[in-house]
Amino acid sequence: MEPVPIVDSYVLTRPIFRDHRGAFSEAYSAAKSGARGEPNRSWKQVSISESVANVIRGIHVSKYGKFTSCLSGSLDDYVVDLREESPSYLQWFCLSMTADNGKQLYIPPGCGHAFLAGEKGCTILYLQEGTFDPPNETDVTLDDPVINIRWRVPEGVIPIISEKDKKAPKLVDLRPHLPISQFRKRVLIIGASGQVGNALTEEFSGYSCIGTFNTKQNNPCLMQCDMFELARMPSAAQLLLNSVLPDVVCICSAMTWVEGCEDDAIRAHAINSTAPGLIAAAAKELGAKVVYYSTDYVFDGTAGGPYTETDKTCPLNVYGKSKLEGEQRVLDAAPDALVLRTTGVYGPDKQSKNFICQLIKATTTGTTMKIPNDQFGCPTYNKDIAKATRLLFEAGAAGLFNVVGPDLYDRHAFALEAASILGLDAESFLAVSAEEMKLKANRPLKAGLDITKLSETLPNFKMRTLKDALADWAPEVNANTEATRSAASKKVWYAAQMFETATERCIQYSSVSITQAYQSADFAIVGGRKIREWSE
Ligand SMILES: Cc1cn([C@H]2C[C@H](O)[C@@H](COP(=O)(O)OP(=O)(O)O[C@H]3O[C@@H](C)C(=O)[C@@H](O)[C@H]3O)O2)c(=O)[nH]c1=O
Repeated sequence: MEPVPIVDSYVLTRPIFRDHRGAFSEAYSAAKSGARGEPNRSWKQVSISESVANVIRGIHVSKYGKFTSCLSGSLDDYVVDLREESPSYLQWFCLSMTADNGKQLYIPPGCGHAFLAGEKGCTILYLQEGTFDPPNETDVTLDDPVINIRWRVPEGVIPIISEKDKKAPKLVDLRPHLPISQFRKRVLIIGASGQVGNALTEEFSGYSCIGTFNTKQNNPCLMQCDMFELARMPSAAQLLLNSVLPDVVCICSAMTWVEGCEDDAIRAHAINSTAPGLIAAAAKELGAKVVYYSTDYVFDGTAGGPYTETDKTCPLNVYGKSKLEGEQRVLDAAPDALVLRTTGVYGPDKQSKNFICQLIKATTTGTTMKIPNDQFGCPTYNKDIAKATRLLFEAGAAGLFNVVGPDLYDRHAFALEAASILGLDAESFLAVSAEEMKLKANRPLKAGLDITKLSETLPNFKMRTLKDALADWAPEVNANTEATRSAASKKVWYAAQMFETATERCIQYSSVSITQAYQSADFAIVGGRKIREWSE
């Protein structure tokens, strides 16, 4: 069962047994549904619908669930969430179905259903949890601006639509209290559970946003997308893009763990270069704009930053090399893409991974944190990256742009400034040289980026200074820190248990340092029991 970004909806692929006589497959089996991860259904009606090429039917909303299978030809099958209480309200998803691919789509009660028959038409089998009930069936117009389904009708073809469907009302006419009424473009955010992806989801709230996650699904509407897998299966990028049909794709998912990249260059290149290149190619085919996020680690720091977009690159480590290659692959596949270089990103982060989150963690747990004082960069507020992205997209900009905060800080000064604004105790910050950090990957010491081009392109927009950005973020940080402090004694005890677990991990995986193990440990073993971090 593949979950889709519509809550309660799912896709199944039924096995098709073929031999010299033809083929056999089960459209549904009560005996196997459990093993397939599918809830047991009691079907009340079985319907067959045949359509010639380029017929569009829908958007039809029933009070019962439906399960579609393609028996001949092909179609783009759509599920649209029209349940006002649903977290995926107004979201839609498209499944490309053929008689051969065995795909099946469950449309939950209250969701809209529509499809476009392919070039040879299609025959569909519907299993329905209820019987046809005209007074309780609702129709919504196929070109509703708020839903904004993207129909892949071949150029020059006028789709065939029933008179009933042509007269269907707009959603806003059925629901005058609709939260939005304007036409919405569609944004696909790859890596929406990360700190940039999350900020993008908020910034693009006037758009129809759909996001992916890899390991942390912090929102039930996110779709799973593993960039490493995607890099190995070139058709996966097309499948993803064809199911979302976006107007713009933001690629913020990346392998950003610089030390880890050094250890696994193949993985780093797959995630940071190959996968973005494939996504950009699939996006270009659909006519969608691509935004790729890169880094100031594409420079070596010897000439000294802040660097401009035209300065010569020379990455010192695997991470920087993989991102530079990613930039090139994206621009080769989609020359009108936006490539945004950034660095030192901080701000609200559900995964609490960024530098400031680490400072907060260190001060609340009393852990000494070594911070280099000879490595310079430009701290960047994630909300500003998101805003710059939207404005650049709306301005029709293309090519390379530096998108960073306006100040140049060394890491230790950055930590001290953040501590003073956020009221953190900076005692646990220990200033060291980058060399003393004894890290595997070389880093540019004097990097940072120049944002003249961004300021000239968006004259009314300003990237915030660290001071202004932290003033914006501080109320949220302080509320969280207060909650953390109020459980302080329990946490100190818990931190000790975490430390023990981390130590064990270090022994188990000798390549992992204690700091890494501690930071990545999201549980502790207490008295033989596994306990989630801070949750008990
Ligand atoms: C849907 C349906 C239609 N009919 C009749 C009514 C009408 O005379 C004729 C054609 O009906 P429609 O034009 O509504 O058929 P169609 O546009 O294909 O309707 C279907 O669209 C897709 C998108 C769905 O999701 C289905 O549930 C169903 O609503 O078939 C039934 O007898 N039973 C049924 O279950």
